[in-house]
Amino acid sequence: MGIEVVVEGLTKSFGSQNVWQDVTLTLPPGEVSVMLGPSGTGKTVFLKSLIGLLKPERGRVLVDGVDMVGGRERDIYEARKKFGLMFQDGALFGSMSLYDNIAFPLREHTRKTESEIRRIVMERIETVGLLGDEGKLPGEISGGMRKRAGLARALVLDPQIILCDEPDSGLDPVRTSYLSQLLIDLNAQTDATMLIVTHNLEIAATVPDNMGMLFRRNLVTFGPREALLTSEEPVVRQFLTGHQAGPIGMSEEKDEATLAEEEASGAAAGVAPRGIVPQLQPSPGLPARQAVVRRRARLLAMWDTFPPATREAIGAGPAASQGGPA
Ligand SMILES: Nc1ncnc2c1ncn2[C@@H]1O[C@H](COP(=O)(O)OP(=O)(O)OP(=O)(O)O)[C@@H](O)[C@H]1O
Repeated sequence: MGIEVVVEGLTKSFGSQNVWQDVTLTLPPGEVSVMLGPSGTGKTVFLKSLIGLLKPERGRVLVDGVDMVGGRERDIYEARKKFGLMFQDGALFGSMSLYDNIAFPLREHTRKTESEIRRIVMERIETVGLLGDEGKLPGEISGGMRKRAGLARALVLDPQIILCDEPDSGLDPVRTSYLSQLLIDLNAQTDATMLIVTHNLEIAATVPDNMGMLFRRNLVTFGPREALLTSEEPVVRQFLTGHQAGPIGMSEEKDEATLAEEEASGAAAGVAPRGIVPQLQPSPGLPARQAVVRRRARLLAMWDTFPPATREAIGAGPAASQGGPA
């Protein structure tokens, strides 16, 4: 089963530039979460901080008892093996075949024999639908295939936590939809805890159990998908509907005068919340997602904290058909 990631009071700056401050959230074990936010709000910095590649100056990231920020380097190195990381561009070695790229973490971090490695690599290649392409170089395949190869490489060490940085960037809508299904199928097969950074509204609406959003150097919100999809919070509503009216401007934030003008004209008031759409289900033949049952118990325990629209969405949404809290 996936493991919980507890983030407490995380603050990160580069020199005098504060990226975000006091970020606190918990990625529930085995659930799929998405982190949203306009460009430059520090989503990639957040992912890198979770695995200890960047060091926030304050706060903790607890993974199985290890603090990825202030813990001992040896413990952090070991804990990092629990993570699988899929980078934006696939981050493949250009001179190696897909097979060798995907085998790389196994050769680097384990003492497995080449025949064991072959079994694992070919299994993962099949999972991401690249069977037959394993001999090709990254330069000989499409961007979407490179991403899937990057995902296969992230999976070879059987990670309990999978982090994906903009898995959809550069993909057409159809490929993005296949990738969304692949992520849900992967969760059903592995029960790993997953965090996906994306700008893609379809992924945001259909894939995760939970969503968070970074804006103006803060975590604006983190909670069940139903809470964000019905949110009245202007910045969340604007982002999830892709409207121009709202606090997000071309260069991250609009100034007060522009916001006041919009308010006076009523432009932002016309933007309705995104509304609930069904969450993707695992493909036929795959096991049910184990996280669904745990999530139901978790939401029930939080029931009194939800506004009516969220309760209704949870009750009427796919959680209900899977035995949700309504
Ligand atoms: N190693 C670094 N040194 C200095 N500044 C950095 C470093 N890495 C990131 N930054 C800065 O931190 C801020 C957040 O960057 P980050 O890449 O995390 O944003 P993002 O939300 O992932 O953006 P996008 O959605 O466009 O990918 C940016 O202003 C960036 O320039």
